[in-house]
Amino acid sequence: MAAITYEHIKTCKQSGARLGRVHTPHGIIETPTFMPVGTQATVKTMSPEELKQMNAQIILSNTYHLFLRPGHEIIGEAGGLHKFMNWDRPILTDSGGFQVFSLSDMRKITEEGVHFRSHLNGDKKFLSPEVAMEVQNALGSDIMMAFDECPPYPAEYEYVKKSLERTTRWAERCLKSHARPNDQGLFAIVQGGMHEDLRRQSAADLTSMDFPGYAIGGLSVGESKQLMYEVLDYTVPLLPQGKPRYLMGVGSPDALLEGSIRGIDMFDCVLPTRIARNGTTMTSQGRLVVRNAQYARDFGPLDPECDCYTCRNYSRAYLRHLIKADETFGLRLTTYHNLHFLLELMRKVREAIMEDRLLDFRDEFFAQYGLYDN
Ligand SMILES: Cc1cccc2c(=O)nc(N)[nH]c12
Ligand SMILES: [Zn+2]
Repeated sequence: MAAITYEHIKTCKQSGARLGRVHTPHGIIETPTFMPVGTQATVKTMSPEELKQMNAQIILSNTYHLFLRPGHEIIGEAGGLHKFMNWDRPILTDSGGFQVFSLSDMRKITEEGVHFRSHLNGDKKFLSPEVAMEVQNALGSDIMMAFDECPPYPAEYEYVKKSLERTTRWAERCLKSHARPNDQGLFAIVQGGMHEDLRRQSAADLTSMDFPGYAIGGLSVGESKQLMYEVLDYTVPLLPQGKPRYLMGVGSPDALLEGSIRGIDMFDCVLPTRIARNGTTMTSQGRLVVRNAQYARDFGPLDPECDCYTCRNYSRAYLRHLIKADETFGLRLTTYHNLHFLLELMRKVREAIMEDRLLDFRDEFFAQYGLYDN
């Protein structure tokens, strides 16, 4: 029995987007879905109960961070990540390659793997396909990501080509060293930068190896939204219809809509939780920086169209006060709202696909809520 299977429910007649279900050992995920990011075994400031209240179906955690601290051995001894963090729904873990490049310095990339210094204490560390698999097998995540290199953007054509070819060899090594294929699904990550021929090469190599799901990596790395959509237009059709498609690192409202329209099933992004911590919120009237002075005497809800815990019980004035006073409760309230906002947006996307009107919904959303700048 495969650990991860995809069930196609229907395709939107108006947009080509698809409604699906991803079956995992810890439950079923209705897609398209947004996955809150819990890098260090917690979605910052949220409890598992609060995540369930807002209908988070699956959350992310990260090999790089947990490998460095507390160490995958400890989490393995605790019975795995689900037990360690008291989350009994699906978990997806990224493989660590991306974080090595975005967080650590003194790194050296070789065919074998990546040598780097921990961003925490400078200790010398090594990650490879085999180590990334050992860590994720110990964490027990339902969906694991193959160890890849996300090329910098922009990058020379030749570098991107060499890099994707190594990522393909690394993916093969991940498959070979997967210790628990019946309990954990391993997704490959398609690379190739912004070059159609290289994306074709990467997709062809990886889909010939039969993974239970495929991610599109190497995007949301500083390119324009338009360029990202162009790459999606020719990359998504290269992926098998019968398997989940995951666009990594993408999560602003407009990108979630445009990605869903192009056939993406799964999204993740730190944006909603990260901007919440400096008092920036996503509301039905667009972005609202609740720490701004203009809200000092605004006793209305953060978002009049939102029925989340924050919007039902607290005013903009109170939120502004908490954020200005650096009160942790303020960060919790803005985080709760931002996550609820995106999870609710994806529920409306699934509803629009069911009713064959996702393009209409996108146009209504942009007309009423305004284009988000990120
Ligand atoms: C988190 C993330 C964002 C964006 C891109 C990537 C990528 O290419 N590869 C990995 N493993 N992770 C990514
Ligand atoms: Zn709200």
